[in-house]
Amino acid sequence: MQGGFLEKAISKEAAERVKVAEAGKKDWDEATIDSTVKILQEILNDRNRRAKQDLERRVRSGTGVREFRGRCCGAADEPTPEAEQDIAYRLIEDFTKPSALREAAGPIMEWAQEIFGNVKRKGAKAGQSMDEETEIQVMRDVVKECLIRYVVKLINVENSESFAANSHDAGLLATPQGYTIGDLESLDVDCIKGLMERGYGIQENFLDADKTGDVFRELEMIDYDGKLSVVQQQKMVGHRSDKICWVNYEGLDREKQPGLLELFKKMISIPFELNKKCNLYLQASGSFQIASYPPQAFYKKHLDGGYDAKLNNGRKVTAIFYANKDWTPSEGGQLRIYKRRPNPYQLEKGAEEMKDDQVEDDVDPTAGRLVLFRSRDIPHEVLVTQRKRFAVSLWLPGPAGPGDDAA
Ligand SMILES: O=C(O)CCC(=O)C(=O)O
Ligand SMILES: [Fe+2]
Repeated sequence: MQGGFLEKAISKEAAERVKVAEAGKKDWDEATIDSTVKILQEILNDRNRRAKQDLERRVRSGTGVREFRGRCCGAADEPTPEAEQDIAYRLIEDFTKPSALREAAGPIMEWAQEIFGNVKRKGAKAGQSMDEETEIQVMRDVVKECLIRYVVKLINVENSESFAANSHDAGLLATPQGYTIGDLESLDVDCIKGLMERGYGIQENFLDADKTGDVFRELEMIDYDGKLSVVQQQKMVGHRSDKICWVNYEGLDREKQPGLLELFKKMISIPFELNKKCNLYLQASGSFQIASYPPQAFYKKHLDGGYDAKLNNGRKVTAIFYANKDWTPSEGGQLRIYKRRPNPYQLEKGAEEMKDDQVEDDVDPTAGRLVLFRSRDIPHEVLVTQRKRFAVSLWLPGPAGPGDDAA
């Protein structure tokens, strides 16, 4: 372990406190581990706990893709009693306490050092060198990313093990037995059947008109308050031009956001209901994306997930709710759904490979409408909208395989 690496990966003040191993020495003595744990804690809590919020979003949504750069407008600083009951919250606290970080310190820092070495080598090859300040920033970012990914991995392993053990407190898995808030009868038979067979289902009046009206006004307020921001990277490549933020149930204002409160509660129940009725092995999620598409905005054709290592971000089902009153087709902004791509499990069962994607449906983002689709199988896009358009999305993670061979 190179001493310089660690020292540069943290703030100057912290560096002074840290006595790291000699350059080149790979041994992890107690003192080095102690100081490393301090650094990791500092990174988790830095800048109003940004890294911890990032970690939470990835755990809840089962994804670590770049799209998750949006500003989170809902994170509470101190845990509420509900948060303490929450399994994701408990797992994150468990895996980031000092004793857990002690175990993880070695692998994380060695991983980070390797990545940083590669970054530097690539830069040198291209004739670029970093100044001291940039180098420190890059190291910090690399350590942070490795820390988050490592903890997400540990949590996922824990979660699937408790599921395999058939535990009722099965980590983040949406076990219907564990759901006590409602009756798990929010989805129509046709919507579920559509999701299972052609890969998508649509349901009208998922929320009644009054509550949907509340949702619309609350979304307008979030937008008006400047809480939404563009996904810079994706805007730069011309892939999408909406503005987003991430909000979770605990982050809602009970007085001022009754519509979203009702909507989130109902959407959170979706994986529990689907697991009860179709064995998709979905995980629970409480991390919502709120998106606003200003006039002329769009989101080009894409998949929300995938099967191979590169594309598999954990997402299995996408759920989107719209609150836009009296939408007419001439206003554009449709969710264009392409025909389901036969996945590896269907191909194994003899399904035919599809050469080109074919348009299957253009869905107006009409108030009260819920759309569910298979994140790994359904290519989709948002057509250019002429009028401001809101969407509330929830991604339900789940393993590839179970329920995927249905046709
Ligand atoms: O807003 C929609 O209808 C779809 C948005 C979308 O595809 C996404 O956010 O991944
Ligand atoms: Fe999408």
